[in-house]
Amino acid sequence: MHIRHLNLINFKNIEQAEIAFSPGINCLVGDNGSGKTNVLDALYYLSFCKSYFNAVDSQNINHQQEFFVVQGQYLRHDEEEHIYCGLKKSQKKHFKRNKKEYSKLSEHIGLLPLVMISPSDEQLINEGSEQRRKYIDGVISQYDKPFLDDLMRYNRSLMQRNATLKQLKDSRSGDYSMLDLWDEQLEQLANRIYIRRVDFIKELVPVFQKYYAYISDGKEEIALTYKSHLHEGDLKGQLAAVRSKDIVLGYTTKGVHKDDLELLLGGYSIKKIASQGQKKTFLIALKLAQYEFIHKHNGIKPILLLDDIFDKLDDARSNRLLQLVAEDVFNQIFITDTNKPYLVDIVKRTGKAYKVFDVANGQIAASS
Ligand SMILES: Nc1ncnc2c1ncn2[C@@H]1O[C@H](COP(=O)(O)OP(=O)(O)OP(=O)(O)O)[C@@H](O)[C@H]1O
Repeated sequence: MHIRHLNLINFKNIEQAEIAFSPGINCLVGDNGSGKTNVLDALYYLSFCKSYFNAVDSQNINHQQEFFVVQGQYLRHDEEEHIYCGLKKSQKKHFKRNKKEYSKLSEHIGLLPLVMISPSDEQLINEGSEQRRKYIDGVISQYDKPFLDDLMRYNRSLMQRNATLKQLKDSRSGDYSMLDLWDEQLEQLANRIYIRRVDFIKELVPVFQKYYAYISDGKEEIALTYKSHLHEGDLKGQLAAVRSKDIVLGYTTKGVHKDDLELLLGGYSIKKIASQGQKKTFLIALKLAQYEFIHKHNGIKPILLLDDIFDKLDDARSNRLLQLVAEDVFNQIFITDTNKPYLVDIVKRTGKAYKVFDVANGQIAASS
């Protein structure tokens, strides 16, 4: 699967663009703030119906304009797919596959698998556990639709349990039997969510370790471990044990909404001790493992977006990463960089088909 054409109108700083891509490697080169990442984000939009960076859709409309349109022409299983996304200020987003509007955007997720590697991924390491849960859940829900339903139902039950806890806390009255009901529901849903997260991490970790060892030349010992209250046994028993405490606090202290990933380098927290290049290596290895995982479960090689990938990596790591990119594991790739001669030289060495695009002030032109 690959994208052949991208058409943009008023998407962030790109007022108008029509781009014909290579099925191999596409290099986007230009100065800081020129719009390279915005092109990657438009591709992300077409796969996930939203921006990778900005949760508020309307903020992706060019500041001087009232609407944006992003359209892509794909080749998927030898069939043309036309994907349209249009948004007018203060109106509903329109998302169409071959001119037919989706009734639910979630139906589109997984059709055009894509993996983005971006400097902003550092939040997976530096920020709280919610980021890491969102990451795991985002990957699983790309191939497992019932998982997303379970997750939404779990979150609704959790909100209801928390509301009951607050009532009991504030008024010392309230219905304890309602807590029994929420505990029952949470237990069932948590078990299903937990099993899928366990399976995902079990499959992801060895591939992640393989990529990390390869890029870092096996010099560093790295670990990624799933942490969950459910390792300690059934949730219902745990919820019963912390019920009085939860009433005092007014929220639920046990459950899969507290799950996390522990990330260690040489036995110490990556967040605290890893260098920028080591953090970057970690995130690249994680995303490449995600790529393999999605390929295996979806049957389609995702589009790979590499934003500023070589920044902060030393020459040895950059070269090994390049060798990976040159392998047939990956299909269509997009790479951004500010240094055109450097990137073109690197990409030429892969021996793959490629195209170079110059990006300047939101204008995109194929390089001669
Ligand atoms: N809604 C918007 N309307 C107009 N311009 C926008 C909008 N959102 C973002 N921009 C502009 O897009 C530019 C950022 O583009 P982008 O992130 O693609 O840069 P880049 O070429 O990847 O740069 P770098 O090399 O620094 O990563 C900024 O100048 C920003 O002001």
